[in-house]
Amino acid sequence: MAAQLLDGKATAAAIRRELADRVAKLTATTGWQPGLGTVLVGDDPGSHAYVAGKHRDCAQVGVASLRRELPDDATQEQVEDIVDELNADPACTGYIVQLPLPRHLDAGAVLERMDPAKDADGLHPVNLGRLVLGVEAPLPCTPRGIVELLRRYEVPLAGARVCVIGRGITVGRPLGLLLTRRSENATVTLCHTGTKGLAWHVREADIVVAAAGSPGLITKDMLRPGAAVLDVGITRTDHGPAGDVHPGAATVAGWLAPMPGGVGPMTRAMLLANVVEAAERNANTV
Ligand SMILES: Nc1nc2c(c(=O)[nH]1)N[C@@H](CN(C=O)c1ccc(C(=O)N[C@@H](CCC(=O)O)C(=O)O)cc1)CN2
Repeated sequence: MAAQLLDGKATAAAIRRELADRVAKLTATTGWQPGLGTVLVGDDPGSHAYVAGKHRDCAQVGVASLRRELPDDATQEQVEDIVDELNADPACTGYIVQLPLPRHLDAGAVLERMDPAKDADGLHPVNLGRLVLGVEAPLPCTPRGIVELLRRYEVPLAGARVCVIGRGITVGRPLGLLLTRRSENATVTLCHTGTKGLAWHVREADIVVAAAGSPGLITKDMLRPGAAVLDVGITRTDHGPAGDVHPGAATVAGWLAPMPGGVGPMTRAMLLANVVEAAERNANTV
């Protein structure tokens, strides 16, 4: 039997409608409009497409857009000047620095310079630290999107064995922290390029999250029948974007979040959720 689709596109559209109602209410009661800033450096086509998508989403839910762009050869100082400017701009509720930055830039220093209260991506060291401590903070968008997608499709998480493949800061590392909170109560194995016996770890899992950036890495023979499989990998190939999960996996999995149409749209929706929540928090503190 084919896997049930974890439809991130439809779920994200539903979340945007919910957020649009909240923004309308907030703007009507306070007269403020939340604003999302984006900092985009360089000419990576994927990054340009993602940032454009984020601003289309803003327009749909009534969030103002603040777009900042720099060329590929921008200096660390130029990027940090924009960070300082957005930190100080009252029209900017929250913002993101689109990753990856060009290799000559120090992404860690840029993220650290952001005001943690305006970190719409939950990637500032203070906010990642809060996640470790279990203190409320904006959550990284892709991990939050994965948990929200599983929740809305009622995929059981409590006690589930989850195998996450990939240890990057935008997905794998924070996802392990999120899923092991008491509210989720999953048991996580975090695999990476140094993992021995990857297939064994995958086969043990009730839920598999593939975020390695290695096309077709997860094949149907590696999966426990009925497992939920979420494809987060995107690799540009001559034949178009490829995910980490081989298409044949759909015949063994119980649920499947494909690429495209699964986790990616949820990432964008969770960014808006982080901005709207920050705006609501601000409204309640003045
Ligand atoms: N500052 C950040 N940088 C990056 C993040 C992030 O969360 N914050 N994540 C990714 C890129 N990303 C958002 O920024 C992102 C990636 C993919 C999608 C998406 O909708 N993907 C589509 C497929 C699109 C394609 O073909 O490329 C899908 O899965 O349906 C949205 C957002 C790295 N950088």
